[in-house]
Amino acid sequence: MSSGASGRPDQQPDQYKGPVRLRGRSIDPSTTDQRLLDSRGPADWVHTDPWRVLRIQAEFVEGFGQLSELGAAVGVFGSARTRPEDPAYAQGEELGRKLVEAGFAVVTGGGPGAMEAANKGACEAGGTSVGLGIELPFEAGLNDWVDIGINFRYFFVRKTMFVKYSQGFVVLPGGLGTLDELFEALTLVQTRKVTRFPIALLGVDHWGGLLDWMRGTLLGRGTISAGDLDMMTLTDDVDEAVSLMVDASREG
Ligand SMILES: C/C(=C\CNc1ncnc2c1ncn2[C@@H]1O[C@H](COP(=O)(O)O)[C@@H](O)[C@H]1O)CO
Repeated sequence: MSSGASGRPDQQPDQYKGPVRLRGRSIDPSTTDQRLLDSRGPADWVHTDPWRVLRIQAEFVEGFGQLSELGAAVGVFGSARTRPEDPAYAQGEELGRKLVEAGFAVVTGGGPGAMEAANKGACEAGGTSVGLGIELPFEAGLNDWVDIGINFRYFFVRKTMFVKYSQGFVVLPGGLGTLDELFEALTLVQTRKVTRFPIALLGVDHWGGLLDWMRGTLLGRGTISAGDLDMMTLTDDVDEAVSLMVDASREG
């Protein structure tokens, strides 16, 4: 109750809403709980950007909360379309297994194809097999070999998780999604947003032409530096890719 020395007449008791104190005509006759539970108004607000910001925040909170104690991890990218009979699938399994044997958790996009292969290898080797899935217009779901799975609505939140919790990347043959992930990693290193990421391209046949073009056209025209090409190691040898990750994690 307030009746201060300034002579303000008696009025209703002060109202507190968290850190806010309200008096007089500013007092709200309803409580926060009432407004939450009684509201039956239009639901347009769920489609507004401020509300989306909260969903985005929630996705970051879930991701950070789930992955913060993952330990050393390597991200594996590669085609969603790689069939189990494709030699790249067996290579993905071998990679997943050997990364686990080297002490890493394996983080993939959690989808089919090369992602499934790497998760399978990691899981069968008794390691931590992570899938960072993405909501897509068609139902895809996490593959059966993912032990820790998070399905993201937002691509950029998922990408943050890949980059934050992986100490390096191995890139199996892939298409547009794989190229997007590879070039994001390269750009982050080039712009020093992250200081070092070892990046192994597995599959000389698949990736050789891209590197030739980058060397010939991009470096030739001066749109990249020679050092930018040194960020990637091209190999067919799974052991070499794993050693690259191990050496970098010892140095780092
Ligand atoms: C195409 C099909 C399913 C797609 N499901 C995916 N689930 C999770 N992550 C995916 C999916 N598709 C692409 N990705 C990400 O991009 C990379 C592969 O893309 P690409 O275009 O196939 O090279 C991969 O590393 C994922 O992170 C049904 O077959």
